[in-house]
Amino acid sequence: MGLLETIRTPKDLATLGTLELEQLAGEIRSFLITNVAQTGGHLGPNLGVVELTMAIHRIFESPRDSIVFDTGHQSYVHKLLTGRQDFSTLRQEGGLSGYPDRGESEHDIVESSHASSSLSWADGISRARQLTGEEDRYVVAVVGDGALTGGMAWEAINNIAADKRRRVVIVVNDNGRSYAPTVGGLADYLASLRPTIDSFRATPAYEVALDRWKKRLQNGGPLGQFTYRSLHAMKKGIKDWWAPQGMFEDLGMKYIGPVDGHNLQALENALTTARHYGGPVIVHAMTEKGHGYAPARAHEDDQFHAVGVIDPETGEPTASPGAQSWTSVFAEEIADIADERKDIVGITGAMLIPVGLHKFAARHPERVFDVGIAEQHALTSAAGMAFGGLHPVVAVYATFLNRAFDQLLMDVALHRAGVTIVLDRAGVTGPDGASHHGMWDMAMVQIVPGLHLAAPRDATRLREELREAVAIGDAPSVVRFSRGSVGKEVEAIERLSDGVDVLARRPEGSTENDVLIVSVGAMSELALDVAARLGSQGISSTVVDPRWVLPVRKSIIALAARHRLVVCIEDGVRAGGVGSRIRQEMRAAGVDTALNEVGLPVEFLAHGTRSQVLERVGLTAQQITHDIVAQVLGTKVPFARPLPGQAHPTTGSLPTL
Ligand SMILES: Cc1ncc(C[n+]2csc(CCOP(=O)(O)OP(=O)(O)O)c2C)c(N)n1
Ligand SMILES: CC(=O)[C@@H](O)[C@H](O)COP(=O)(O)O
Ligand SMILES: [Mg+2]
Repeated sequence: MGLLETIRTPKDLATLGTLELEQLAGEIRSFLITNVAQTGGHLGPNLGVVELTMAIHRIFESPRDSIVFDTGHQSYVHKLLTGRQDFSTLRQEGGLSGYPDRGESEHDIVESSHASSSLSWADGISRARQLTGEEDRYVVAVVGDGALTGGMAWEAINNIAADKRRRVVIVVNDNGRSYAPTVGGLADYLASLRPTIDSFRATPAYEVALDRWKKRLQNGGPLGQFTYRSLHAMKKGIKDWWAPQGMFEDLGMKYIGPVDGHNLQALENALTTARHYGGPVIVHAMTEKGHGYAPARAHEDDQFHAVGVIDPETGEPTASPGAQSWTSVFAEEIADIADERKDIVGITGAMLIPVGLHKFAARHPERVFDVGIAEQHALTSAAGMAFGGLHPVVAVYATFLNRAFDQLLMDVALHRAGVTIVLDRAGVTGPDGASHHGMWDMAMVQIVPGLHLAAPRDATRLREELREAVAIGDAPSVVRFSRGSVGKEVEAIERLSDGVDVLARRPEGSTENDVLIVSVGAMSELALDVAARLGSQGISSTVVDPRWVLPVRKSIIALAARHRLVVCIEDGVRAGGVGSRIRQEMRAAGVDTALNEVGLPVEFLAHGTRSQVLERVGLTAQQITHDIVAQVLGTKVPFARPLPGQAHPTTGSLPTL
């Protein structure tokens, strides 16, 4: 039995000696490599915080002290030390979450994977501790160098630093990268601190001694004052030259570090100093993503930020690459478009490769900007670029657009800026859980005046709609597509004059045209499956793909008027989604056909595979068909016109069609 199995709570760490702690770190590292290789997950980030997490749990007393992880993808070691050592179900339906989860442990606090929020959490928790007479309980926030490029982090630091009594310990986990090396002035600044700086400066005893010495010098007549001024100038010179005056210290935060983030003793010394300091303090730990695992260290792109199932020996994926991904289709097309148009520029929030701007960047490095984890800045900067005559393409995961809604509304749309926002990972994503599903974007953007929203159903339509989007120069255009492999090509049988594609029509000779199925984006195969199932039950249908779901095309409204029921199927929240918008437009046009919004519930959906989550919420052909049949045949809901030969459910008279 190894040491790791003996650790049931962080308290069990207290009895371990130096050699045992080293052994435990090694066991944890082996455990992570062996287990995450089997399930997939954030292997690199967690290998980088083994010693850091152990030291934090030895110096602070979770859950009495609150430990908050920024983004949360690096909390596997924390889970191992807090009683969760079965990683066989990691990120799987019903299994261990890949992020902190209050339902799993009292030691977990922040479940969201959206970066740069941990310091605001720490600010709030520490204010609460002050007001509830528990100011002696510490809040420890573990924040990455990448997350520190997000503006929220600095809003929080402003607030935390303002109150010297706050027992907030900000542990900067500085591995020099988000996925790729972190960009921006802060990153360079942090890196410049890498030369070893001793941490004794932060001890209160040092502060007291220094103050007493300063006063004596200043009061010691002309010689004393001359000596004080000379020494002060020398100290400033040294710091400005050798150890730049910490921006944190300028903000009023005590700074400790940089500390070797893989040296347990050094970490414990720094954290102990921070704990005794009794006020807001930054501990700057220098770590390495993928530390101790050669394949990760060698993987330059992202040092195994997130891996699928891999061979633990080599780090190579065990599964052969599947069908082409949506991201790769976008990556190729945007690079071609950039070749053709010099005004096209790309913007990423520290995710160049994950969002597919890497090919564009390789061909035109001067026209792709990585702004750090700063989606709000990305959108407004894009509005500025558009004002300057460029056409920016901002590529983000759909869920992260949530953070930049006001910038989309009031900087891009209000100024009618020709900015294209490409939302990857739109709809149910799966293993990253509730905060990662791209399920709010369509409901969110449908209230933005003038915005154009496209939801391509396959690779051909993605290429087509992306080109149509970048041709819109006087309004925001959004193109959204799913995570993973692009579906099969679905050809239209007809394209209507306003660009709507008809994918299936009622069977020849059929007299009734019951159901109009509006298929949004990647739902086309599902929609056609529903149509076929309905047909086998005597209910005919028309299936259309709007391609551009906003503004709502007139042909959709005209078709709705000629059907008994409209069913809009979308991979997004149904409340306020595309279906809701079509309903509003139908009503405005005086069309009172019944409409069902079929989509995702307004709920936080736990992790699983994409298909498991879709099944869980009933976004399957079987469930959708069942509901339509029950409705049409069971006449649960009166329709504009009943089936031929069937008495109108409310008037009783037989219809004439
Ligand atoms: C608002 C937001 N944008 C983008 C992401 C995607 N993302 C997940 S982890 C990560 C990099 C985080 O870098 P860092 O904070 O340095 O942590 P590390 O992975 O290096 O430990 C990014 C960009 C996110 N989680 N949240
Ligand atoms: C934590 C985070 O936001 C990302 O690392 C995310 O886990 C990646 O998701 P994909 O696997 O969809 O790229
Ligand atoms: Mg980092």
